[in-house]
This record gives sequence, C-alpha cells and structure tokens, in this order.
Amino acid sequence: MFGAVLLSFVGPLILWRLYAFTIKPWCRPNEPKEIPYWIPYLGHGIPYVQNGLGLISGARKYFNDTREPFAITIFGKKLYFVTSPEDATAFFKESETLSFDKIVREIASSFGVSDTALYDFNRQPLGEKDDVVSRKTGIKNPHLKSLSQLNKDFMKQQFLPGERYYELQDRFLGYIETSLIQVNTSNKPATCEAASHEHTSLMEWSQSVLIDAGVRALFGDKLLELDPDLPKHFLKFNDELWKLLYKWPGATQTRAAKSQCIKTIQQYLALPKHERPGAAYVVEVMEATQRALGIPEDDIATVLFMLLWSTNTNTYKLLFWALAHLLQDPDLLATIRDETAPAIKPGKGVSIPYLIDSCPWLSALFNEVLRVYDGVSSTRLVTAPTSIGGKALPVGSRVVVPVQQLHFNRSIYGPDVNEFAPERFIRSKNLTHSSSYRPFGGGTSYCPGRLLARQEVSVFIALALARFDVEIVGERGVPVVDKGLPAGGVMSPKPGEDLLLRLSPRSV
Ligand code: HEM
Repeated sequence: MFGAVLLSFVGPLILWRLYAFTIKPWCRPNEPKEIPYWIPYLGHGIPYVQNGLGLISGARKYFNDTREPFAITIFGKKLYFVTSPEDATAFFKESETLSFDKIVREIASSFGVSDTALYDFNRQPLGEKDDVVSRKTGIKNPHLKSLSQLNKDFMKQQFLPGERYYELQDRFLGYIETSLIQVNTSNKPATCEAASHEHTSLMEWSQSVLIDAGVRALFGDKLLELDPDLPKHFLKFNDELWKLLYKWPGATQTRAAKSQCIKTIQQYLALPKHERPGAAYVVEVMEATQRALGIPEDDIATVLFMLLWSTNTNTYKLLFWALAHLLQDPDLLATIRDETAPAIKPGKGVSIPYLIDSCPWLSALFNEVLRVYDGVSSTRLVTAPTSIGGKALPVGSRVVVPVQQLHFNRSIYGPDVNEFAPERFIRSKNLTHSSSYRPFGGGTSYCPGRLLARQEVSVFIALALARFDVEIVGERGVPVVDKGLPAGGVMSPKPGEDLLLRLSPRSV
C-alpha cells in the first residue's frame, strides 16, 4: 500500500524532472539552462537564503564554468543569472527592455509605500496642463517625466558634482570631522557608544559616525532630536531588510524598526519648516513635489526613509572592512598615514582633492574592499523580448548580475583572486575600468552616491589615523564575513565578529 502511494507520487515527479531539466532544455537550446531541483515551487529557495553566493557559484560550476546565463528557481520565481563581464555590460546597457524602475517600485512597496502613491509616482503627465508638479512647484519638466523619473534627476543634482553636491559634501564631511575631533576621557570618539569604558567596537565606531553624519547632512539636526535612537532602529531594519524583500514570515521586529523610523520622519514633516532647518536640497524637493501631487504624509515619510536608507545602507560597512584590514597590516597603515597626512591642514580641514587624487594606497584599499565585500545583486525585470549572451530571457522574468561573480573572476584578477590584496589596483591602474569591476552597478542606474561614499570613507580614515593611534585589543584576525544572508549590498561580518579598539590621541 505504502509502496503504491510512494510510486504514484515519485513516478510523476521523476517524469516532471526529466521533462523540465532534460527534454525541455534540449528542445529549447536558446533559453538559459536551469539548475535542476526536486521540490516544485520551493526550488532552491532555502539554500538561496542560507548561502546565496555559494549557490550561485555552485550553479556556475555545474554548467562547466562557461559563464553562459543560467536560471535558478527560488520560491516559485525563476531568476536568470548573468556572470560574464560581456553579458554584464549588455545587461547594464539594455535599459529599455530590462527595467530597473519596476524593481525600485517593488522595493518601495516592501518599504510600505501605498499602491495609490506608487501609481501617482509613476504616472507621466499627459501634457503641460496635466503636469501638476511643475505647475505647483515651478520645477521645469519639458519631457513630462513622472515623479519617479524626476526623483532620479533630483538625486543626480544632489549627489553628483555641482553646487548642490559641494554644499552637501561640506556638511557631510564636516559632521565626520567634528565626530572625530572630540575624544573624551575614556579615549573614545564622542559619538561612539563603546563596547566598554576603555575600548571601542570598530563596528559601532563606523556606524555611529557615518550614520549620524548621513542623517544630519540630509535632514539637519532635527530628526535626531526627535528620536536619538533613530540610528539604532535604522540599523536593525538594515540588517533584516531582506526579510521584507523576500516576504519572509515573522519579520515583526524588522517591521517595527521600519515603522519607528518612518514615524519619526512623519513627526519631522509635521513641524513647520522654520523648526527643522538644514535639510538638503534632495529632501526639500522630494517633499515639495510629493505634496504638490497630494501624496499623503505617511507615504512621503516612507519615500524619504527610502532615501535615508539608500544613502546610508552600505558606507559604514565599507569603512568597517577597510579599517579591519588596515589595522592588521602595519606597513599599509604607515603608508596610508604618511600619504594622507598632507591632506590635513590644521584649521583648514581636509583637502578632498588631495585624498582622492594623490593617495594611491588609500584608493587601492577602498577599491579592494569594494571588490571583496560588495555583495550587490543588480536586478532587472524583463519588459520585452531580450537576449543576453545569445540566450532569450522571457518577458516578466527577473535577471540578476551578482557582482561577486564578476569580482572573483580568476581569469580577470589572476591566481590571487581570493586574497585581499589592495596592491592589485596599484599594479593595474585600469582595473577599476574593467567590465569585471562593478561595485556601483552601471548604465542609467549607476550609483549616484559613489563619490560621496568614497569621500566619507577616505576622510574618516585620514582623520582617524592623523588623530589617533589605533590598536586592536587582543589577538584577533580580520572578522569573518557573513556570506550566508542575501545582503544586497556591502556584506556584514558574521554575528559577534567585530574588533575592539583602543584609541589614544596623537599629538598632531
Ligand atoms: C559603498 C557604498 C555604496 C555602494 C556599494 C552602492 C552601490 C550601488 C549600486 C550597485 C547601485 C545600482 C543598483 C542597480 O543598478 O541595480 C546603486 C544605486 C544607487 N545608489 Fe548607491 N551605493 C553606495 C553608496 C551610495 C551613497 C553614499 C548614496 C547616496 C549618497 C547612494 C545612492 C544611490 C541611489 C540613489 C541609487 C539609485 C540610482 C537610480 O535609481 O538610478 N549610494 N548604488
């Protein structure tokens, strides 16, 4: 009896598997091959959440490392993965049929932006008379763009060099500088909640200085006055955002952290303008244009929270890894301390052009940290028939470039690909222009914050080395990275992996 039931279940399963993974690929050679699985719908969902990077590397090797696009089914969705540099370039160029906007829309929905607001955001005005945003705010919109398209322009105006950018840069870097000036009696920077009275956690140091600067540079000081714990809620949310994106059950605490941040931004928005001075252009213009469209305040707060998230989600982790490696390498530390010293002029602040153009080892460290720890997976929705690497991608499917597959390509980076070796960027000056180096994506969604991210990390390191002798407490190697969770950005260390530091002021 049991045998018959088993057979009636197993028989069709074997037939289905034979059809899906042997016969169908044979009949349709122009479609990407798929990694076989046994349980329909589930596919490789669990291994993806447990060790997504390992699963993708395993899949690439399963197909003999040809780097042709391949597919993996994850919880009922078939994702197409692109891992060769040439295909990644095609992916970023193909902005017409591979839509990033639709993915942003899904992310916005996971953040809690309402369907009505999303509709308003993505609606293109039919003509000048219908262009309410332009009429009410005076913002020119000759191409009748939707508000979500205009937002991209606002972000570029804010984060790419120009008058508005320099204003933000001064404020951002000014906050970092102030945070690193004050040292209280227990030898820790004033803004840091250290792990003990004498020691500072590297992660807390990186988080407290950069998130504080990030929030203040965008919103002025008011937001942190309204909720001094905002950075804590933000970090809780940031660590677990993947649960919302993957609709993971039981993400109550993640939702609570998100709601807390949004509630504070809503309180901020409810204040009269004169009580919340110091907001950046991008915050002001996003608020004004959404109000013009009649978008409710809770949606405006959620959209501004997305802005806060996109500007702060990665950089503190980048700084953490840069310092974690630097502090284990006395020669590199001495080199970077020497080369950055001329950038710091007492009373005149830090010279950014000097740090960026005349400090090759600092740049090499920054580039190598991004190569090794950036776990970004650029994702697009296929909106019209598209072919990449000679393989047809079905309309409605998702296609992903997992950047780690490019950054650990032995044929590009050589036999030491698995080593942390900043000198590779000194040896090969053009490596950052390689199509296999894409920490900030590419094409129309090329990260507008890439310059600011580099400056934040560079200024922090230069000032920290000039102002402190930084020692690691105890015998610890570089913390172990958590490759298990679907990071979606710069990866975190595994829980409990951190470095304790002792900071002693240097006489400058
Ligand atoms: C280590 C730091 C950072 C990394 C690794 C990073 C990475 C990326 C990547 C890969 C994308 C493109 C996503 C895609 O095409 O699928 C992106 C987009 C974006 N990034 Fe960054 N980013 C960083 C820092 C920043 C900072 C500091 C800001 C703002 C100040 C920022 C703002 C944005 C925005 C607004 C977008 C969306 C652009 C669009 O919609 O076209 N990022 N980032």
